[in-house]
Amino acid sequence: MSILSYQEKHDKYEKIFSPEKYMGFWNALTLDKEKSDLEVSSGQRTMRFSIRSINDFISLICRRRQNIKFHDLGCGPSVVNMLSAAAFPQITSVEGSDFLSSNLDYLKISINSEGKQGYNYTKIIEFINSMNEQRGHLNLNNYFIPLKDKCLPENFVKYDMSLEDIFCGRKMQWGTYDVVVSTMFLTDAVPSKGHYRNVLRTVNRMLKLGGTFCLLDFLNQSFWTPCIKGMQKLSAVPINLQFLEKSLPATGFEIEEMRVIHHEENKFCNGDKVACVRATKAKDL
Ligand SMILES: C[S@@+](CC[C@H](N)C(=O)[O-])C[C@H]1O[C@@H](n2cnc3c(N)ncnc32)[C@H](O)[C@@H]1O
Repeated sequence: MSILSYQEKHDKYEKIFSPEKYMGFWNALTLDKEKSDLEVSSGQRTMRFSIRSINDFISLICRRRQNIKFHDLGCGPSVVNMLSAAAFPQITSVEGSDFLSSNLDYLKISINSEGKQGYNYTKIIEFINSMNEQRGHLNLNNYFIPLKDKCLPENFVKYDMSLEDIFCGRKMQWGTYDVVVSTMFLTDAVPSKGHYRNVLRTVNRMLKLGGTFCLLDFLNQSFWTPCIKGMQKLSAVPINLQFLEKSLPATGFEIEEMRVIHHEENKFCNGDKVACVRATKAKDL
């Protein structure tokens, strides 16, 4: 099977990427063992690692701050990170962004229907709840209420990571975010390591001084096999830990914590590890 080059993939993405299939992939990989497709079940640990890391990260930040403005960069069609964030009373504004209108439309459907249309988040919510002692005020049925409150329709931003001006001229409130997260996304979204660093610079500009960035990404992957129509492979930028250890400080961040898990099998991407980094904006660039 051929691997689509970055440009081919970028130009065709809206046609080949299916939000429904991608979310089915989450279901299979994370929580629902019965529905789990054997072919991709090896990713289960990775998805759990992602949910748990983001939740731990948000818990930590919420112990230190109030009135938190939260952005999920490259959210895709998933409200997983946003659901986790919105359930914390300290987080008062939740945003998400991606370059595909179909993803953002799918997100809106999921939020407006409280997960009854689009993806059924029940299992994910159960998993998030099982990790968190602060959720006495919420139960499975009202998890979407704070999300709808904190995430207004204009909080979905369409933008393209690979461009210099990723927000495409949109008036951005630079320096106002307390938290930016980005999961399983950047190596897939940009054409080169140089572009990857540009995105880190953009995140630096978005954050307040002392604001926090949580980056979760695949290491050493050169292609990605998402649940897309036709199961084509898509090129990705291969990065390693040394790249992150150099690039984050060079773009104004201090690394606070780094966690890594290894893949047992590489069925859904060819990377061998997933890294999760918590970094603080230490200086303006
Ligand atoms: C693997 S999904 C990750 C989604 C989500 N963060 C998660 O953890 O499930 C990768 C996402 O990257 C987005 N993407 C790919 N290229 C992009 C680009 N140039 N700009 C913005 N988003 C892009 C796709 O639309 C897709 O939703």
